[in-house]
Amino acid sequence: MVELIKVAKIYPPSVEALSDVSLSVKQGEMVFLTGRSGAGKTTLLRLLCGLETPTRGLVEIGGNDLAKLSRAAIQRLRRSIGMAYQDFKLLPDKSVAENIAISMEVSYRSRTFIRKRTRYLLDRLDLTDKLRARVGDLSRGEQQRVAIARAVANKPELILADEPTGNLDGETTERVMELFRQCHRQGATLIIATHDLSIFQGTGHRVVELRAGRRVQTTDPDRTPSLPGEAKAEI
Ligand SMILES: Nc1ncnc2c1ncn2[C@@H]1O[C@H](COP(=O)(O)OP(=O)(O)OP(=O)(O)O)[C@@H](O)[C@H]1O
Repeated sequence: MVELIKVAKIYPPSVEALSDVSLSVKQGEMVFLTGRSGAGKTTLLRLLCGLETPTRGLVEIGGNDLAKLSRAAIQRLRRSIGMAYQDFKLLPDKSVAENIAISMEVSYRSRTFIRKRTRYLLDRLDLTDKLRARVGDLSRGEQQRVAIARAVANKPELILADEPTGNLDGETTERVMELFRQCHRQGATLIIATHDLSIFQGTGHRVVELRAGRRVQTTDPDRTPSLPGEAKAEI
């Protein structure tokens, strides 16, 4: 489903956000991408959905080399990818329902499907009473859940989530993870960038760690990777 081969990304003038990163993710796999702040997680996700182009190397999604696709083909491909951005990228003046409907409307889903799916997702994410609320009036944690609902609404084959639980308490984090697990059971491929060890420890899923733009290890999922906060405080 996803193939990166020796990918580098240099932002001008000379920030090497990713260096020689190779990664292969099979269809139906759920992978956690971890690493300290600035390690390159967001950059990697942005490369996968065609929002950035690599400086070197190959990025393939579903067998398509993104560098060879036209702009229109990239747009079409993006419809099969659900992306939950770290900064949400919601439309603040639109309602929760309107924001979630967007990904389904571009795929010409029926009104009935859109209404049912929106209500279902809001129920799963404990946001039922916010259906008609203006997104700009919601808390950060509520906006984060709307962004997640929008990302999964159209049942995409590939779900990319950037720090999806960064603003959430434990119980709400568990709701979000249960929704992701459901998408996974239904066949979606998921890549979740996170600092939150608790959402992948003991899950049995693969954990890929980036450090300063380089892939440093693929852990046994039950081993704790060396992560932010790993340095022991000196007393
Ligand atoms: N548009 C940009 N222009 C210049 N430098 C950038 C740009 N985007 C990211 N960077 C730099 O690239 C590096 C990797 O950033 P990235 O956002 O991918 O890291 P991250 O692992 O997602 O971090 P965080 O956990 O803090 O979100 C950082 O040094 C960052 O400052």
